[in-house]
Amino acid sequence: MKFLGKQTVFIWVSLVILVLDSLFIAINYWQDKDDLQRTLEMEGKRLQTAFHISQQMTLSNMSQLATFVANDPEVRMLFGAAVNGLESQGYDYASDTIDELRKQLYNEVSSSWKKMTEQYHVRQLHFHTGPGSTSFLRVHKPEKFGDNMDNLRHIIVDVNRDGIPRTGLELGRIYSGLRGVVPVFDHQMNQVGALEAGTSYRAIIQLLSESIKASVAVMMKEQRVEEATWVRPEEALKTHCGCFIEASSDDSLKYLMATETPFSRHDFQLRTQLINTDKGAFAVTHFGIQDYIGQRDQHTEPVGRVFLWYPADELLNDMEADTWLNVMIALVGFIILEVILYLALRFSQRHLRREVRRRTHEVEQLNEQLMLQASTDALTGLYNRRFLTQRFEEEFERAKRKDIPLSMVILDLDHFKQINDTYGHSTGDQVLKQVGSYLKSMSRKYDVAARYGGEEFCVLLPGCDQQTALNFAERLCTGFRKTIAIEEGNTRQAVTCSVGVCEKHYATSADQLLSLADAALYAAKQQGRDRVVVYEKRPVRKGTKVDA
Ligand SMILES: Nc1nc2c(ncn2[C@@H]2O[C@H](COP(=O)(O)OP(=O)(O)OP(=O)(O)O)[C@@H](O)[C@H]2O)c(=O)[nH]1
Repeated sequence: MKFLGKQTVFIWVSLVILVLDSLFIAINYWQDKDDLQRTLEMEGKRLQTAFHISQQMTLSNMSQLATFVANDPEVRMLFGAAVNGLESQGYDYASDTIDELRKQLYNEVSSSWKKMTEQYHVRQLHFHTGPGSTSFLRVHKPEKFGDNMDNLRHIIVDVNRDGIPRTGLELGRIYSGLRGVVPVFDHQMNQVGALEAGTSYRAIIQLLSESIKASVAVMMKEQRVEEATWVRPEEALKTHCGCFIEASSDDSLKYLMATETPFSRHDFQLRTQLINTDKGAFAVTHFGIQDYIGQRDQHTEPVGRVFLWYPADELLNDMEADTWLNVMIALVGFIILEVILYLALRFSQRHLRREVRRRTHEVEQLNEQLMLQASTDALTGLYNRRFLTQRFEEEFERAKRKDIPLSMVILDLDHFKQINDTYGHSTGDQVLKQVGSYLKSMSRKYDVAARYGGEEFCVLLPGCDQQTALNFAERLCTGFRKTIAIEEGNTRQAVTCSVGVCEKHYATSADQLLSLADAALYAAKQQGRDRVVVYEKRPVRKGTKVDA
């Protein structure tokens, strides 16, 4: 507890530093996380744009290839003849004449078709007659024709209606197609039908992936797929997002699909998230895609969704390294601040202790001075009456207890009033000062020389019996007249004193001893002054015992 008490400041300040340090780490961590998420989102936007551009270019290619074939004069002539024949024969797609024209048309385009599949990944080249959409020639599957596709090929229906070329994504009976559709005109520039060049996501997914530099997967809504396709896609392609996998550039999609992705089946907004899988972390961007009919009729519900992803372990490692760096900085900062704090506290404590010692010493000195002032007579520098009374009582009790001698010598200046009157009060003061110095010089270390009042002085002599005290008093009295004097020019007037002496065994109290010494002094005055009288039942003149 004592240790805690002393170190309280250190502990509290350390705690504050620790809290601030932790805040520093937490804020930096959240900021790094925020920065990472922002970077991912920007990258996600870039990927989405790249995907749309690539898809648009594919559609544009399909449209150009369809235009190229549809503008071939031989194609226009053969298809025109076929359509006119159909009109005149009552739309018998299987008649010999029509079959012959179909074969010729096939032969005309088959060389271009080969090139288209190899170089441009075209999967469908399909002539349709209008109104609406009836298959005339599937170059990719020439044996199948004559079926009505009004409910499926909306682009064809629209192009056959107004003759304006169109592109778009459409769900097909086998797979979804990215189609470019153009009108076909005969030599009289009458529109006789429409030509569709199309590809699938499966055919171009690798190219897409390479061009946008990320893995790609396109998924179509389960319900729309079921409505459109002849053959339901295998169950394995079904995902918990409520979609079938239309095409995927990468195997790692299965790891993504195995996790609880944060993209709900109803969310088609552009979102980018970090997802941890068994094969590491991936940055995944997700958004909805719309088909031709959805775009045309402005449906809110997309037809499917696109996933774009790339490995993000490196990004996470960088962030982790940043976090550790911040932890290290905070730790080093904490240690440095702790050392500074410790040294500062030590220094200030030492300074404080020194200051306390200095102040205590000053106070002690002041107390000593005050004690001295309280016990000293200001004029003579001797002890004052209060101090004498206190010490006298203590010494008397001690002497009585230990049965050791104690004597009191009381001394009064002779005719001091006359000195004052003759030489002035300040000369009187000078005389009193001389007496003070004289008594100090005559006293032993343990004697108590005091000014009792006015021109009256006492010397308490512990351990002195009557004879010793008498000898001392006589030495004092004789020396007094030689030492204390008023000097004016060549004249010197000696000052004398009368002395009373009494030893302790005549008294029962300090007060009484003082009274008896005073009685002896009185006797000395009575007997003519400048002498010593010792109390012995009766005060006597120097060496002579008299009654008090
Ligand atoms: N200068 C000075 N005079 C003092 C002081 N204290 C007392 N006195 C004077 O000391 C004088 C004492 O006079 P008295 O009591 O008549 O005694 P005395 O004249 O010495 O006569 P005896 O004692 O009978 O020899 C008075 O005039 C006081 O005013 C002091 O501190 N300074």
